[in-house]
Amino acid sequence: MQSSLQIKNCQLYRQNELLLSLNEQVNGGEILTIMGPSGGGKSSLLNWLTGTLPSSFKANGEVWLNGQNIDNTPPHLRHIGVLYQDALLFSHLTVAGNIAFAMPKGNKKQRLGKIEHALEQVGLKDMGNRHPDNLSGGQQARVALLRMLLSEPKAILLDEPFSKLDTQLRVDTRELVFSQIRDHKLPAIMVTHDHSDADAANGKLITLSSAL
Ligand SMILES: Nc1ncnc2c1ncn2[C@@H]1O[C@H](COP(=O)(O)OP(=O)(O)OP(=O)(O)O)[C@@H](O)[C@H]1O
Repeated sequence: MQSSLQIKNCQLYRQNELLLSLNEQVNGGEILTIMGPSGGGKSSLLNWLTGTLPSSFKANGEVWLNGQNIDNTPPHLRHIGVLYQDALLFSHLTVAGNIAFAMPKGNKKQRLGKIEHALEQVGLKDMGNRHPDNLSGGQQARVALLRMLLSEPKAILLDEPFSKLDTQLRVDTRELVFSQIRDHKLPAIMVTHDHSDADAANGKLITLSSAL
């Protein structure tokens, strides 16, 4: 079965004010881009999808992942991976420790092997024992990507994940993230303010109307 993330008749409110209405399906390997004014509710929509909407918001509608309704599934069991504009790595853990933290439990040697292989694939060979504070912004972004991917998510949300990277790094990191989404055939939703992100995603673009 093809993987998919479905938003069925979502209406998102903040203190009784309607922020947005959405009815969308994203299939595996596709990236849905959401743009729109600051304060329009984009990040809150992603919070709703992950089951972490603050209580000052209310939402109607349903979330379906791979044909299953997950409205009552707790956040940590939804298997939705998120990348933010900050890498949000744990500074007290090594690079490998950061990635291992999010991985399913299992054979230690196999897990380490997977981490080493993944690091090598993104140009971070032998960096597993480094600490995040000693990495460049671009390297940190790649570690955050690997931590998210190796957690084996069923869908991916991107909340302006490239906005802190400079131009070339932005293009390279974006290509890496998008190619992983396509290779793993995962449904993805990206929130961005940058039209070049939307162009590169090469999928459906939704522009929310102005915030009131
Ligand atoms: N925890 C919260 N409690 C109450 N209101 C909040 C909370 N977080 C955000 N808001 C408000 O809710 C509205 C929607 O915020 P949200 O962050 O979802 O918008 P956004 O479209 O992602 O904006 P941006 O493009 O600036 O990131 C804004 O008016 C914001 O100030």
